[in-house]
Amino acid sequence: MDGHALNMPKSPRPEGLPAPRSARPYRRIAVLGMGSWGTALAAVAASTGCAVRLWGRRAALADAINTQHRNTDYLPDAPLPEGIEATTDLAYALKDAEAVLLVTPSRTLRKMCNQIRPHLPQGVPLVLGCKGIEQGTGYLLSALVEEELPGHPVGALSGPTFAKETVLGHPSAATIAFEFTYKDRLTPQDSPAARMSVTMSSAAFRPYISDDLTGVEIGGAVKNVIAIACGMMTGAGFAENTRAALIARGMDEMKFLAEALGGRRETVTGLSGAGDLTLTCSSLTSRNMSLGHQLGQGIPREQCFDGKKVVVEGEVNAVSVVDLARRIGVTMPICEAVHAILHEGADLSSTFVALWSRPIESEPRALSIQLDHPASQKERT
Ligand SMILES: NC(=O)C1=CN([C@@H]2O[C@H](COP(=O)(O)OP(=O)(O)OC[C@H]3O[C@@H](n4cnc5c(N)ncnc54)[C@H](OP(=O)(O)O)[C@@H]3O)[C@@H](O)[C@H]2O)C=CC1
Ligand SMILES: O=C(CO)COP(=O)(O)O
Repeated sequence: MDGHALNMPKSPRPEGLPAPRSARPYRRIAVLGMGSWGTALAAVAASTGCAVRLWGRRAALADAINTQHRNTDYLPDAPLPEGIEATTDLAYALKDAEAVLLVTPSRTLRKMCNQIRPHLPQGVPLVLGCKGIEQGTGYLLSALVEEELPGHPVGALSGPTFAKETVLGHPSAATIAFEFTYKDRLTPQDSPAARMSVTMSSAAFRPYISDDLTGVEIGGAVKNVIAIACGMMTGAGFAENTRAALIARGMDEMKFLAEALGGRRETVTGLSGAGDLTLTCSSLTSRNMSLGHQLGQGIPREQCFDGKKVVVEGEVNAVSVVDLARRIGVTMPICEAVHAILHEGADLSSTFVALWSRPIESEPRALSIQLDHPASQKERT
């Protein structure tokens, strides 16, 4: 058999056609972004036998990766496998690549697309490793990439995966989503979702395949905002009940946004939604949870992370998520609360008190019941 054995998802298929069983892995991979997640994904791909070119903008770090086989700045404790070549030359990184992983912070993605356009091999699949929604346009990152780089299949790899655990080979799972058609499903050798999944499948890294790119992307973008809320609450001294409530209600916000944009609710209950939400909202390893925690303890924003610049996607994405939700009429009270505290100077405790005293609603939302909350009525009288 050519490539790894592969069981495709059980989805309706025209009668009489054989189930696809195999897919050809990509063998030459470019990973753009030499930070923690780009390096971890490069390590996963290299561990399956791929030749990986890992691009970043700092020559000293590229040299350290090539000579010491460690990312000395971002993941100093993790030895990297053979097969990763770090470079600062974009044209070289992309030359002959069969698949490209985009793993710089979401706010740099449009610029990144412009930089890579002249060097991209024709039709090469582009896989998002970053998580977010673009500010201003409200575009999912896949839509941004499709606009800037037409003619390439665009997908996302997303799930509950801390880079520092993935790179050390702790068993991890993620979802690889591309929108694909029946035709794609029936020609597995050519489907980017299938090919990318076998490419990234190792003893420790287990990708699942999805065709709900919207649902997967919404999970990755919204979970970071909810993780900031969880961090704020724990930092402010609230306990586990509060965190669990935020996770469950945060998932409801995710579901509604995903569905309003054409994604599926069940995707939100999978790895890229519930899985990543649970991980990110449960550990101070998460930069999003950690930022919230420090703010909840009363540490001023500029002193968080000891004043170091750290990528916190939920901070910028609180703006884009809330803007998008307002534009399309989806109510996201937890994201609104985080947005108000981070970007409108709202007081943390009174914002959370107000969140808990909102009108009483039904669960699920579909029943559309709203009752005045006694606490908020008392405030009015
Ligand atoms: N870390 C994790 O566990 C996971 C992260 N992600 C997502 O991956 C994305 C990247 O995060 P992560 O790798 O963790 O972040 P890091 O902070 O570890 O690394 C960021 C990387 O992006 C580079 N970068 C920053 N700004 C620019 C720019 N303007 N142009 C080009 N490169 C730039 C940095 O380069 P330099 O060093 O030169 O500043 C660095 O290589 C985020 O969207 C994050 O949500 C997803 C899953 C897991
Ligand atoms: O996305 C992540 C894990 O899946 C990483 O989360 P943080 O960016 O909050 O560290």
